[in-house]
Amino acid sequence: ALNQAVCDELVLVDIDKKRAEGEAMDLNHGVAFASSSMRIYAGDYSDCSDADLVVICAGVSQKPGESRLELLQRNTAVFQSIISPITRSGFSGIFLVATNPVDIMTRVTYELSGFNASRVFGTGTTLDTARLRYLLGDYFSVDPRNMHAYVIGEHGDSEFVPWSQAMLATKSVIDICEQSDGKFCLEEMQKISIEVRDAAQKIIEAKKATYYGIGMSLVRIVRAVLSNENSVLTVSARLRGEYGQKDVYIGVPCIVNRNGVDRVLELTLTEEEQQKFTESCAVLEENYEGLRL
Ligand SMILES: NC(=O)C1=CN([C@@H]2O[C@H](COP(=O)(O)OP(=O)(O)OC[C@H]3O[C@@H](n4cnc5c(N)ncnc54)[C@H](O)[C@@H]3O)[C@@H](O)[C@H]2O)C=CC1
Ligand SMILES: CC(=O)C(=O)O
Repeated sequence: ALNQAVCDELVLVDIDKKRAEGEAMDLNHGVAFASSSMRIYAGDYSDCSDADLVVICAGVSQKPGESRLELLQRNTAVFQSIISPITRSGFSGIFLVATNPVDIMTRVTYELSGFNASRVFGTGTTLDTARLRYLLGDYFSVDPRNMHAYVIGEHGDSEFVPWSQAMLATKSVIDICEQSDGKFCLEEMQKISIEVRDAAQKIIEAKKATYYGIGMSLVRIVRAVLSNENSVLTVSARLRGEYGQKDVYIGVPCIVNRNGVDRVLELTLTEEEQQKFTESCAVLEENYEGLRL
């Protein structure tokens, strides 16, 4: 956030106040080399009162071999201690959630805050989509920014890539495969989608946590909100009939602007892709139903 000058004031709130103070000090020592000045300090929930955005990334994270869904009950308890002091501060901005399992934690935030659904959303599959574009860019030897492909569904094991909607510029990757004389093929792209799905576990095994990718993803989303960009991002949004689903929070392409999730952009999925999406929703619904709020 500091490097990209995404905001003019950044307040760090953590149950471990000493850690927040240390992080603020460390960041402030980089301000002299940043492109613009920023006020950074460790604060408390009352500082949220006039914030435009509250980004929640507090809570426990996965150990090697642990799934995101296994964090659900512990992080719900964390959120029960966080959301109410934030709303009591008078905060009337936008909640952006990163804590895992992010789709369900976003729904918990929606329920606990009582905010309008458009103003509560999660990082969803933004990071997975960034991982996918990076790997596809490498596979096709093109700039990842020209790969228009999405990971949708749960930010977790049931996520998937709807290949029917994946384009290099405006050309379908399925057509590219069919016309490439075997140079490119769907089997290799399936391997890429598995690599994307399993990326977090691989990084956690290697260095205990993932942070650069999610940091960049969060800043990208924050910029879309604060600059009122109307950008398409695969955030976790509450569905209201799209894809035949209601109430569930899940990663889908959405138009993001100063209102938060302005609207869900409904893709035209094949029957098989729709089936995968329905199954992913069922995983999230089942886990949410098992939760005591
Ligand atoms: N959505 C995504 O794509 C990603 C999500 N994550 C998730 O973000 C979360 C945080 O991960 P890390 O930053 O690696 O963990 P971390 O352990 O470095 O940071 C978590 C912080 O939360 C604080 N905390 C814990 N309980 C709290 C409470 N009740 N009130 C206030 N603060 C509290 C801790 O003191 C700690 O400083 C995890 O759930 C992780 O799975 C991480 C990477 C990507
Ligand atoms: C930790 C996590 O959810 C990720 O890096 O995808």
